[in-house]
Amino acid sequence: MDAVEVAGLGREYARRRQPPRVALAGFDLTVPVGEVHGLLGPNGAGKTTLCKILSTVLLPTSGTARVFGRDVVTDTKAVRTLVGVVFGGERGLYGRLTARQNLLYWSALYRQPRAVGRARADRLLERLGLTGRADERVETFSRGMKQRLHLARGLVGDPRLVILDEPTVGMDPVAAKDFRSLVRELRDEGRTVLITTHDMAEAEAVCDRVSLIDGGKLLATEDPRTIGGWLTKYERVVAEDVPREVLASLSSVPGVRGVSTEDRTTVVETEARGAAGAVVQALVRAGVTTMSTGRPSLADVYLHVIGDRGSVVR
Ligand SMILES: Nc1ncnc2c1ncn2[C@@H]1O[C@H](COP(=O)(O)OP(=O)(O)OP(=O)(O)O)[C@@H](O)[C@H]1O
Repeated sequence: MDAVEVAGLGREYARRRQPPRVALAGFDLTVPVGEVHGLLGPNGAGKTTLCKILSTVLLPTSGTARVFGRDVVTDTKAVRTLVGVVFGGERGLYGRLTARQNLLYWSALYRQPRAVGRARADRLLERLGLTGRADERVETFSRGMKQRLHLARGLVGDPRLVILDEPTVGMDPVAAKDFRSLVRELRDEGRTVLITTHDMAEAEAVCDRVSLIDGGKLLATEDPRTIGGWLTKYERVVAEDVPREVLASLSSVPGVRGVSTEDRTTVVETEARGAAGAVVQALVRAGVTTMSTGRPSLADVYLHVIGDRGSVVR
C-alpha cells in the first residue's frame, strides 16, 4: 500500500457565466510510505487544490484519491485521522489565544485526552522553538513564528501523512534551514511528507522525489539531483552597460543559450554547467562592473526541460 495514490483526479471550479476553471485534469500520483515528495509548480498549477482534496476539505470532480488505502471521498473520517495539513500564510490560527491554547484547541478537535494534548503541545512548542513565547497571544507573533506554530498545529494529530503547502514562503533563511531539518526529522520518524513549493532549491534540498506540475497535470517525476543539475545549468547573468562589441562575443561563449538587451540591462541565459562563470569572467575582462548571477525561473526550466519533451507548457 502506498501513502498516496491518486488516479485520473480532476477538479473544476464553477464560475458565473463562464466555463468552469480546470484546476486538476487527469492527475496521477503515487507516493510510497516514508517518502518526502515535492510538488513543484508555478502559481495556479493546481498544488493547493490537490492538497485540499487529499486533506478532505475539497471534493474532486472526477477520479480517485486514496491515503494509506482510504478513499478521500467515501472514507473521509479515516483519512482525517491520517493526515495533518499545513497551509502557508496566517489563516487558521486564533490570534487572541496563546500558542499553547491554539494547540490544545486542535488537540481537543482530535479528541485527544487532555494529558496527551498537553504533553504533545509542550513537545511541539519545544521542537519548533516557541517554548519561550508559548503563553503569549498569537496576534503578537512575527510572521515566521506564526508559520512555526502552523507547523506545530499540523502535527498535533500525530499524522502519518504530513501535507505542507508552501511552508517556507516568507521565512527568513535561518528559519527555512531549521524547517528543512524538521522535514528530515519527520521522515526519520517514518512519516510521509508531501510538500508543495515553487522553489527549485527547496525541492532539491528536502525531497526524495519531486513531481513537476503545471496546468493541473503531472509533467514528470524527477530525482532531486536532476533539479539541482538544472539549477547549475540554466543560470542567468544580468549585467549593466555592456559594451556593444562585447555583446557579440558573449553569444559565442560555450553553453550560452541567449543574450538579450533592453535599455542598459543585458541578460545572458545559459544551458551548461560553468557557462555562467565563463560569462562573468568575460564581462570582468571587458571592464563591466555591475552584474549579478541568478537562478533560472521555474518557467524557464519548464520551457527548456519539459518543453523539449513535448509536454504541455503554458
Ligand atoms: N475557489 C476557486 N474558484 C475558482 N477558481 C479557483 C478556485 N481555487 C483555485 N482556482 C483556480 O484553480 C487553479 C489552480 O489553483 P491552485 O490554488 O490549486 O494552484 P497552486 O498551484 O496552489 O497555485 P499557488 O502556487 O499560486 O498557490 C488556478 O487557476 C486557480 O485560479
